[in-house]
Amino acid sequence: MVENMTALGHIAACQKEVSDSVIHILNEGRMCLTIGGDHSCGIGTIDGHVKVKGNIALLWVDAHADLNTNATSSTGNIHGMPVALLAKELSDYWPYLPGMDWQQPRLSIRNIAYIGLRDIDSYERLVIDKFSITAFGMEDVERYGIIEVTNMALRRIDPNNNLPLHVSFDIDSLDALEAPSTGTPVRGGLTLREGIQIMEESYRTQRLSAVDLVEVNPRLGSPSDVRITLEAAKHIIRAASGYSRRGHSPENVCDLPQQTFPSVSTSAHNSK
Ligand SMILES: NC(=[NH2+])NCCC[C@H](N)C(=O)O
Repeated sequence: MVENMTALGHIAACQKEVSDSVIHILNEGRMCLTIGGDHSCGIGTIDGHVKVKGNIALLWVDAHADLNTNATSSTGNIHGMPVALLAKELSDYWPYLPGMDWQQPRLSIRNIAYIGLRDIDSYERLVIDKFSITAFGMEDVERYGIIEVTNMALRRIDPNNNLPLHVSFDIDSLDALEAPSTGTPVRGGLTLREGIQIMEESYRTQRLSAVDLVEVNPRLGSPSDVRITLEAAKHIIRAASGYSRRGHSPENVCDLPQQTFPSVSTSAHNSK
């Protein structure tokens, strides 16, 4: 048994299936949307994405860095560890993990960027600094604005603009007032509009090939909390699918339906 990793056996088996499903969908040339579940889902989705596309760029949109190992985590929750499991540079910091042989850390830290951070554990801070991980916290969003932050992040993780893009979106990146039904809410977060803008910018790259929307938990909070959180999640997913807030004209149509005025002989007015 591995110390300080709750439900490792269950998560390992489940994430193997998630990875296989992502591989199947991407191999059919489709974009892959995964709805969590907690953020341990990212272990499977990103593993599958990397297995199909090789090198990818990853935007991790989250209040938390999810960068603990079992040796640094204060909770033992695996949803606080996925990025550390995925990063090549951190592979030596893990013990052997039974059931996880299918997953090799294949992603370079150079291709990972965070947006929305505001609740970072001390060892996570150490890792971010030690490996110079691209990390935009809420203070950067305030300083530069979300569109600039998103584009700076994209340029850092994909300087040549040619990598397939994965956005792993934790609903707790949004302010707790915008998305209350989640396990580890943190105030002072992104507005829903900023979350939508991250997705719109990501979609605009034309290389967005996989999206995770995780940590929505309808068992938490009041019915109104649940409704607000689900609505927020739907807006994020719509933006990731190319929905534009400017609206969309109907396809292959360039005019409104023409309507003809009834001719005089058939009109009710003249028929008596
Ligand atoms: N996916 C999440 N909600 N992660 C929260 C992680 C919280 C804390 N840093 C931990 O490691 O347990």
